Amino acid sequence: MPAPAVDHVHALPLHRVLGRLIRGGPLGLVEEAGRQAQGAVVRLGLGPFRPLLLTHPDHLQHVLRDGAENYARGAAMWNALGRLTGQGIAGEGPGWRASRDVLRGGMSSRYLQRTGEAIASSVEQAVEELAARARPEQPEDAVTAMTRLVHRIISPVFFGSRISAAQCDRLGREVATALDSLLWRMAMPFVPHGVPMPGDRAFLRATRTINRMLLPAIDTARRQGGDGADLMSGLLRGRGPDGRPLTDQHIGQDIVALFVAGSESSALTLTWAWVVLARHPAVAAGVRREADEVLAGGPPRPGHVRKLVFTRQVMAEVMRLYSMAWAVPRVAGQDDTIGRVPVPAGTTVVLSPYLTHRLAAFWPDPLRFDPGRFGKQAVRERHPLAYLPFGDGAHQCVGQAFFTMESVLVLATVLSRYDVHVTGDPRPRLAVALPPRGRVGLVLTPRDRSAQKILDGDVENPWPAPSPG
Ligand code: HEM
Repeated sequence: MPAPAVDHVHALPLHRVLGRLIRGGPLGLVEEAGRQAQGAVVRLGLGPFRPLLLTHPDHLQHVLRDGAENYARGAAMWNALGRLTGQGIAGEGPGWRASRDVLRGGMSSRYLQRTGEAIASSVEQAVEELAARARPEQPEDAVTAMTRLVHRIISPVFFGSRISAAQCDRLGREVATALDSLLWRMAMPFVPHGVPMPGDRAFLRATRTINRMLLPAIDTARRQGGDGADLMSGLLRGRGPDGRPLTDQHIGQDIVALFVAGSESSALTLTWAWVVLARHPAVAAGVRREADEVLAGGPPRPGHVRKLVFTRQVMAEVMRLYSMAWAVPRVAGQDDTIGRVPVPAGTTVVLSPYLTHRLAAFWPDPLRFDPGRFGKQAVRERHPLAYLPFGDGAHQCVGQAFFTMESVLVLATVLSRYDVHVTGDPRPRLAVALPPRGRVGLVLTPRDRSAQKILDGDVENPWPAPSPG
């Protein structure tokens, strides 16, 4: 679809923003803005803050690829986050470049080939721990269960054996607390840092605990020679823009940034995968069939990922509909034009993969779950920026290959061994990512090979037809 010919921006003034907020909540507001604009540029009237919402793939291509040098991070929201994640991988400029070089290499396909066996073995252990907890008499909260599972798998990748599983859980909790306590500052970025705000104390407490846990681990890694394959060792070998080693503070904040970027998004995406499979038993049956063929009753292996073609398509479709990156902000450095809309220097543009993934012109019947959309031919024929759950351009996710391996092996391992029961009525809720509204329960029982049962649930369809207008 060509970019819509917009001579003027599609405005969503404050009174309509509020009306939609009341009717559909924050996510309803975002969804309706996207539905009405269908790819046109939308100016959101949020009081003094009037960002442009971009969803059309041509516009995303302009911001993330063709004109990327004009669109840095640095949106006010990032300044608040910078108190937690620093100016390394979560920032811009030379500090970001130094971290990015290390982390991209540290999570590259070559690295995954070398460490794939260890990752697959972590997946198997994490799945068995999950099954031991998610029992019929006491369904596990799916988000908690998937968070724990993700921590088991990322902990050796981030820290080697320097941080125990329990410490990794604690670290994850403290990072989540620190992040939550920044929400006020992210929502009101114009308030100076010196002015006290709700959440400040919780933030300080959490960051102190995080430092108490991470700094000794960094010290241990340094004394061990810093030559491990884990990311913390990789960062110890990194060099800053001045050619000197990265400081402990830089490394610690990068690790926190990795948690922020990689832990919750992975856990929530896996949670939605179980919900979706419970709603689509035929798809679940297809994943199990493939797992039986490829794993053949054995443990997961890294080489299986390439062969689990349908499972990868299912995960891709889960990430289309439940794209954790619902808002990716950038700031225009100089005056520009997007479509035919003038973008003065200093304007915040908010890209929304979540909404781009719902544009009917690129995704016919967009709310229908259909892994077939990710067949080779269909992918080739689609606009390259119509699908970007991991972002695109200079800041594209460094954890993409890792998450693909992790998620595909988790689905295949669970379904080859267990029947899964999902309870709850989950619809996504707008937060930093998209957690389910309300509790989702998860029960795993050893697979009943005599029955047809695979995955069942008492979830309701969370995607009612969009309300007109
Ligand atoms: C479902 C899982 C994940 C999703 C949906 C996701 C999504 C994203 C997106 C959209 C971006 C781009 C942000 C931007 O352009 O500003 C990003 C960046 C990033 N992601 Fe992920 N991510 C996931 C998993 C992971 C994992 C597992 C890790 C690490 C182990 C990770 C580490 C990062 C880092 C470090 C960046 C920043 C890269 C940079 O700025 O250069 N992510 N991710």
